[in-house]
Amino acid sequence: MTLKSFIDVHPDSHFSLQNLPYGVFKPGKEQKARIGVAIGEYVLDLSAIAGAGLFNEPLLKDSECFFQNSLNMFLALGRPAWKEARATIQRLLSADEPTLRDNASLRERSLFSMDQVELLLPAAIGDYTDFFSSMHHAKNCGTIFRGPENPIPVNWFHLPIAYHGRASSILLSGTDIIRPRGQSFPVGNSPPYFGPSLKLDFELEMAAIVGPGNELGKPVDIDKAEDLIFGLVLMNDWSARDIQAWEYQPLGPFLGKSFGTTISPWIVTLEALEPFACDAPKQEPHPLPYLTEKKSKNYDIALEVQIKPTGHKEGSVVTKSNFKYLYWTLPQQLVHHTSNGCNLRPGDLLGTGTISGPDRESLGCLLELTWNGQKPLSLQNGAVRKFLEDEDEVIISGCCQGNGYKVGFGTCTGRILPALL
Ligand SMILES: O=C(O)/C=C/C(=O)CC(=O)CC(=O)O
Ligand SMILES: [Ca+2]
Ligand SMILES: [Mg+2]
Repeated sequence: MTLKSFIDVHPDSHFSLQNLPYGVFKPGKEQKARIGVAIGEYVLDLSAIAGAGLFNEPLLKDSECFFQNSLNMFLALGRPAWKEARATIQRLLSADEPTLRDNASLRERSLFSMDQVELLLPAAIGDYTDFFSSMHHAKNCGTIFRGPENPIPVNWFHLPIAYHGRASSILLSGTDIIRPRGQSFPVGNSPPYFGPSLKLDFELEMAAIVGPGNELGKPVDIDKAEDLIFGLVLMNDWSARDIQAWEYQPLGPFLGKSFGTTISPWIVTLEALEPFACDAPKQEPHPLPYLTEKKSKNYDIALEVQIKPTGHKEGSVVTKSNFKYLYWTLPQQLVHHTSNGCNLRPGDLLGTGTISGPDRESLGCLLELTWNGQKPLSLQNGAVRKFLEDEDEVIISGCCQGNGYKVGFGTCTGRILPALL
């Protein structure tokens, strides 16, 4: 039987009673930020629910975690507290539970129309790391940047490669991106070019939000890694391919990536994603013991990217991919990150890397879709793109299809503004 809420939730809504993703919002400009859960077209204010004494189970009864302006304190509590919160919220919102349903004053204080609130970043993100976990993306980028002989480096199959990203420029969905300026390849005997990037790209990614974290010097065991992950968001790792290709040899991504990374506002929990778990791709060669999982698991999350040029009423779909294509799993990424003793903290963001699938239609960035600009892409209304142009909006969406309901992420959007003069 489908779980039903007393709040009307359209079957196409990403925010069903089965989902209940967490975010941070302000009901009005002058009001304090608070923690909420999305349900249909509403946001349930958890500070109002906690203030009414309705988190009355042992782990959350006396907690201040829902009176904060970020999710970090709740993230630090770990999975037993997350499960307790989910059970309470799901019960309070269900059709046959009168506590909230029949209390008009509490409904008034705790339920806000989503289109009236201001959404904020859900967590204070101290550190951000971006992995490189799609084999298809690794192969395509390797071929484009380094040639077709050995496109995937030998270490790639033994460890989840990553680079340390820049937490200061993580942006909430809807924030404009200023086209970066930078250096790129010299032409002939001329000095390197410095100016607006001519190869601005999106990268279709998802990212894990870290829960309790680990102590410095204490690597995480592979069997315990899942318990350190709270949930997932959509992510766009904006990338300037010309700046990147010139600067990153031999040390890896720097200014070609650090001008902005956009995430979606709602964190979908691993509990909500569990019904959509599926087998991860077979790993050959077998990973080393510290990376060997009892069962390697991915999630069936359909992902889509649209580009919407200025003046177009609708976006054009440029790719359809799926989280399930990732080679390295979330627990493997987290375990490898801590394997040298590095500590993760609540709210840290671990990007999966660009999620490209096996087909032409499932490539996760324009670098691959247009083969570095050599094969321009046709959009609706006659528009053509090699890379992103000023005023283009990029819209990423992601969703799991249940039986009569959806567990979705909403969208992760950003529009390109012209470079500064
Ligand atoms: O060097 C390459 O082949 C490409 C590297 C990246 O663009 C880094 C990156 O952001 C990884 C990813 O998104 O999968
Ligand atoms: Ca990336
Ligand atoms: Mg970026």
